[in-house]
Amino acid sequence: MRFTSPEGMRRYAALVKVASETVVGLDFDGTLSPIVDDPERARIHPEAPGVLAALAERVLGIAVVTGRPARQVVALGELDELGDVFGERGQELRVFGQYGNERWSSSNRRVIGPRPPHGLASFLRELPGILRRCGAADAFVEHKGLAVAVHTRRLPDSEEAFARLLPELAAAAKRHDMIVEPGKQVVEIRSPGAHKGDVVHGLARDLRAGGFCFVGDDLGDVDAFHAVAELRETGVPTLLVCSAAEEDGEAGPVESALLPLADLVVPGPGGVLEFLTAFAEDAGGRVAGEGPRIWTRFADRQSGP
Ligand SMILES: O=P(O)(O)OC[C@H]1O[C@H](O[C@H]2O[C@H](CO)[C@@H](O)[C@H](O)[C@H]2O)[C@H](O)[C@@H](O)[C@@H]1O
Repeated sequence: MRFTSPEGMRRYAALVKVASETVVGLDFDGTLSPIVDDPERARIHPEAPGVLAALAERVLGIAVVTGRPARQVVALGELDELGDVFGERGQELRVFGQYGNERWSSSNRRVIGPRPPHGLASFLRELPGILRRCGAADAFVEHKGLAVAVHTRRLPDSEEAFARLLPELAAAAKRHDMIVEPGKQVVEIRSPGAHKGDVVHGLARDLRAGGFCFVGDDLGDVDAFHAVAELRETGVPTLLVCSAAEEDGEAGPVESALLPLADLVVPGPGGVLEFLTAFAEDAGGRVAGEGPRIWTRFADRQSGP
């Protein structure tokens, strides 16, 4: 765990002061859930429900903001059960699926979302031919209802297959009035319009957030990071946290897009939970004369500003 600059540390200290007015937005895959080869086998980190329940006592709101379908992330994240915990305390757990196209909350438990984009069915008819032409016939195709994702992770030449597929899928998506959303060894084809940045602005507006923290790990989170930076420009205390897995390497696309915006970099979902725990502790109150406890928690890795 490292703050990227002294300014990042000051932003953390300022956010702690407004924790009770702060909204925390959390990506799912790579942030709350460790990356695994098979997307259907992804599960929330076992410590996440407890950490989120404790954090909810300290902040204004918590939202999971994901590219996954909302119903699926509720299942993989055991968010129905966590929603019960929130509900017993009069809190609300919010989920925004498919980049904000779908929403679910622990208060009503229904997924609200649009119909599939009109180009999806015709795109799907083209897809097998594109995969064959790109030498990626065995790529895993994830049907998401409103979108489709082509995963290269389990192909023997994952990175090369991704590079071959991206332009072909982008061109085909355009022919069907859709866009591509590249991610970690995945290219998603979805409707244009909604993105995670809209979710951030909507949450800040609807909840009248006096602070905003977003934690993400992938290219789909860049819009959210930009939206949080825009909030910061209006004087709202903010913190941007990048969950960086070892597989991301030093100079991958995620690093070049997300890291320059991040205030804090943590090592994967375990690091995210360590950070959220420290934030909840600091938000719970300081010992007189002492700085935020995050400085001492990570003293071996970094000293205060
Ligand atoms: O916005 P997110 O919550 O990060 O969702 C983005 C995509 O995540 C999933 O794929 C990623 O995680 C898989 C499981 O760990 C991994 O196998 C894959 O390589 C990653 O790209 C999910 O399958 C996609 O539908 C989401 O759009």
